[in-house]
Amino acid sequence: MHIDILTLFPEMFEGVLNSSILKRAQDSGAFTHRFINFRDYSTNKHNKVDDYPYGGGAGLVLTPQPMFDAMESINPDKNARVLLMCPQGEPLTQAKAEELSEEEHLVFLCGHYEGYDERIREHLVTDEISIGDYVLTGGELPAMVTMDAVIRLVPGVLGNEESAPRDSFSDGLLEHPHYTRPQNFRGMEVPDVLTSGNHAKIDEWRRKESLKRTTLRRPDLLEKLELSRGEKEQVEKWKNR
Ligand SMILES: C[S@@+](CC[C@H](N)C(=O)[O-])C[C@H]1O[C@@H](n2cnc3c(N)ncnc32)[C@H](O)[C@@H]1O
Repeated sequence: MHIDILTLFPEMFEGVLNSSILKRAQDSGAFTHRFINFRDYSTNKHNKVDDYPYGGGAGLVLTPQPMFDAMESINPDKNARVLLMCPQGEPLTQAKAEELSEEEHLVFLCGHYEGYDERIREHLVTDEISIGDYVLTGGELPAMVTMDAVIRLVPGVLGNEESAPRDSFSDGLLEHPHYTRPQNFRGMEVPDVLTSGNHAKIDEWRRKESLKRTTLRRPDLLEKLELSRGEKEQVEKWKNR
């Protein structure tokens, strides 16, 4: 996968891309990336990239020219996904991250200030992504969040011990609780089933705990799931407690 990142602040990405699993993923060739500072493409004599909004109002708006020229310099082929970071966009979900992890070329557009000239949104972009219902100062953190969620799903990036398929949201549920050594910590015991060696029972316990956790914390997720009759009855009991 190749990722182009259009940003005014490439230095913000340093720590995230050069640490831990994302660093390892780059070293192994799972993805490459390039920064394009669209200020370098500004034809304004002071390299300005923003201007006052037509109609008045507070804040500055990113002008179309630097972004359009920067995109033309990349010249992405028609299959590239061009992702505009935007609080008004489609909420980032695990399903969206899975979809994007199958792409060969992603382009991130990171805004700043009051927002973008609408023509950027209308003519350069394939997807608008929001990382939540709150407003940040710029699109760099949302781009890093999206990149992290996507890259860890690229085949080969996670080792066996870090595998993604059981993570929360992958099967529509929150993940079950985890325990590790010691079996007894300050009098707090690990549930017996997990040390029983009975894998069928362990899977059953994990499914039930996932379902319980999802019912209690994120009942909205259950609406999209097909549950067995027994599971539905169990869910109703937890809800009515
Ligand atoms: C201050 S925000 C602009 C918000 C805009 N005026 C609005 O109300 O929708 C500046 C930039 O930060 C990024 N941004 C802020 N919050 C975001 C979020 N929740 N998800 C994705 N991008 C966000 C976008 O790139 C946005 O253009």
